Amino acid sequence: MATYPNGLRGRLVRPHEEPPSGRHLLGRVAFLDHHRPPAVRDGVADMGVHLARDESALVTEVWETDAPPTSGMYRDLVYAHDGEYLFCAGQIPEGGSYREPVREAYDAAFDLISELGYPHVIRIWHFINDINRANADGMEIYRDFCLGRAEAVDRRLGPAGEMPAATGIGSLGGGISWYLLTSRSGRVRHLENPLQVPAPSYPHRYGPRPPKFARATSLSPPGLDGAGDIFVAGTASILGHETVHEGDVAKQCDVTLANMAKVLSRENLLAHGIDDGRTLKDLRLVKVYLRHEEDLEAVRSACAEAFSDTAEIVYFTVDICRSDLLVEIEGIAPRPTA
Ligand SMILES: O=C(O)C1=C[C@@H](O)[C@H](O)C=C1
Ligand SMILES: CC(=O)C(=O)O
Repeated sequence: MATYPNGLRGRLVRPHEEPPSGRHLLGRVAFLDHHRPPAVRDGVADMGVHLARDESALVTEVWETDAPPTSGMYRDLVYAHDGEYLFCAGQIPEGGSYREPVREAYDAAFDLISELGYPHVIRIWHFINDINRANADGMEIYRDFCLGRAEAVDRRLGPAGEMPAATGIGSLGGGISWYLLTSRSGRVRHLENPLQVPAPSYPHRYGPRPPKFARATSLSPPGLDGAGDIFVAGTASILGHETVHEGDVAKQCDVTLANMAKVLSRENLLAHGIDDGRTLKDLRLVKVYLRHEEDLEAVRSACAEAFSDTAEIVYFTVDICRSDLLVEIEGIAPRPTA
């Protein structure tokens, strides 16, 4: 049984399921067969991401907290905050080049975070339509996105500025949809994986500016020394900085799962000064992204064996940030009860 000492909890709600009750809805992200612009809907900060190819993939991710939130619009962003946590979501329209609009979107998010006073960024998700296609200048859209993000992070946090666990994955439309969670007073620690080169240190062969994200981020409420929830970034079959097992989805799953297990391991948490350890069986709110629908059975079978049978797992068939990657997985490991 997991606990949520932080008071922040994410849940996946299927169509026709009872929405969560008894707690406050900080933010809502619906994974749909179309995109829905960020707005306050029924009093909830809300956005729809075009990620579902059919009804079976329709699901809504809700973020619940213990305190009633205040929601609103800030420039083009929708947000809600409850005194300890901030949810913020935005959408960058389809365009010929994303470098500048991504920089502006990150600037707006950093301004909002600063104005409301929630400085500790916990986790960011980006869903990028046509992620592997070339933009109007012939640059792969994912690299174009990374360029704008790196410039914004450099300017706001400095070249060594630490960014949290993230996901940067394809979508089925709607330009770039993104959302993030930040904390006012929680302790946030960004973790790396010894089996992988930190993404910000990737060589230039992957693009003019590297991705800016950590392999995982631990969030502890004030006063808790150990790790609270551990947010694991989108993880794939990359060792060092190279993709391994091109063309072999089963082996890419194995390496992906081994990377996730390593970043959660006691050995790795201790190396980051955290006296704790988690396993794949602790993960919940697992999102699995696969490039080809025909790989679903193989990926499902690997995930069924790796994760707990109580883990909520959703599968999306979308492009992945490197064209030689066939699968990517993310999840959250809540602090286990004693
Ligand atoms: O660019 C990112 O933020 C990112 C890309 C993928 O490596 C994976 O989704 C994790 C993060
Ligand atoms: C998943 C991925 O692309 C990365 O770790 O860089």
